[in-house]
Order: sequence, then structure tokens, then C-alpha cells
Amino acid sequence: MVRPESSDIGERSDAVAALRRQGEGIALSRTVALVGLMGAGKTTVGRRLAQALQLPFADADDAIVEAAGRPIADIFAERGECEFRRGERNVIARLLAGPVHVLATGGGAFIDPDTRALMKERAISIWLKAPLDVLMKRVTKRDHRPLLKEDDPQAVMQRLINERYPIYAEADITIETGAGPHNSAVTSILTALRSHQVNP
Ligand SMILES: Nc1ncnc2c1ncn2[C@@H]1O[C@H](COP(=O)(O)OP(=O)(O)OP(=O)(O)O)[C@@H](O)[C@H]1O
Ligand SMILES: O=C(O)C1=C[C@@H](O)[C@@H](O)[C@H](O)C1
Ligand SMILES: [Mg+2]
Repeated sequence: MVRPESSDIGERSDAVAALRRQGEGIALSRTVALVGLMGAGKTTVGRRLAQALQLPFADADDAIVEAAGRPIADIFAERGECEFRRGERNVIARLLAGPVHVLATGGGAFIDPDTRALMKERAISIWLKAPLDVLMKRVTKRDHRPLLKEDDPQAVMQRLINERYPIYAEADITIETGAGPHNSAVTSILTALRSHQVNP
């Protein structure tokens, strides 16, 4: 778990100060867990949200890679998705037992019933929801996602939308993000967290 530096998020120090001002007065007693599909912004928006809330940041995918000592694609290829989900569950349980922070989860974490139950018990879950075309533009920039190493990644993404959206909808908060900048998503999350503090 790390306190993100401004260099990690590519923001100038005045932009970081502006993020912090936006987060002032929000005091959380639970970790904020970001959920949603690949490319929704859990990692990159999550880092900025941690800056705004002045909380540490953790990325469950990175923590799994660190614990396993190999990339996610290799875990999927050598051990299979089921084994990956087991490791993911353990890593998220460990992180949620630690201090309050902003946690970017992997795209499938909230879909696993046990991991979801854990997040419901110990975290404020936030679904970052974006339209298919926006997600596709983002995920096609890199090819490290094992679930999208198929002939037709858009068809895979559409299937995941159909299967997963009813489950992501169980999150405490839903934030619709479009093609706008990361910080717009951060602003929407902070507004939602303020209301959630008043009406949990
Ligand atoms: N709200 C946003 N505005 C602009 N660009 C974004 C936004 N959210 C994500 N991106 C871009 O989309 C790409 C994927 O984002 P990111 O890695 O944060 O997604 P993720 O939800 O963590 O995906 P995964 O589940 O695969 O880890 C990155 O290049 C990121 O900069
Ligand atoms: O949507 C998913 O199931 C995944 C998303 C990524 O974050 C990784 O956790 C992994 O590639 C699986
Ligand atoms: Mg991520």
C-alpha cells in the first residue's frame, strides 16, 4: 500500500492541491473499493482519488502479481482463472484487514461471491461504469489483459457487460464515467462520497 506521489498520476502539484481541496472534509471509516470492467479507470482514477482523500492507495492486481511473483497473464495461463480468483480473494481480504485506503480491484473481483461479500462487509464499493465504446478505446491501447486476448475482444467485453452489470449494480455507489478526463470521475466520486457520509 502506498501514498501516491504526484508523479505517479502525472498531475502537477497545483492540480494535486486542487484535488486535495475537493476531498477536504470527507473522513472515511472504511476503505473505498473501486469495481467495474477492465478500462473503467479503477487504477488510474483510484490513484487520483487517493490523492484527493489523502489516503494510501493499493491496486489488487499489482498486489497479486507481487504475491505470486509473476504477471497475471502467466497466472491465468499456468494455473487457470479459478486459482487466480482464489489468490485475488486472499489478497483483497488482507488489504481490507489493513488501514483505510483507496483500493482498485481487478475487474472480476466483485463478481466472485466470496470476495464480493467481503467487500460489502468491510468497504464502500464504487462501480465505475463506462460505455462499451469508451472501454474499448482504453483497453486496446495495451494487450496485457488475458481475458481480452481473443479474436474479438469487443464481443468478450459485451458478454462481460451482460453477465457482470447486474452484479456490479450491487455496489454501494455507481458513478457513470464517460470519455471525460480522470479528474471528472474523481469529482463525481467525491460528491457521491459526501452524500454517502450523510445517508450511508
Ligand atoms: N475517466 C477516465 N478518463 C480518461 N482516461 C481514462 C479514464 N479512466 C481510465 N482511463 C484510461 O484508460 C486506460 C485504462 O484505465 P485503468 O487501467 O485505470 O483501468 P482499470 O479499470 O484499472 O482496468 P483493469 O481492470 O484492466 O485493471 C488507461 O490508459 C487510463 O489512463
Ligand atoms: O475482468 C477481469 O476478470 C480481470 C480484470 C483485470 O483487472 C485482472 O484482474 C484480470 O485480468 C481479470
Ligand atoms: Mg486496474
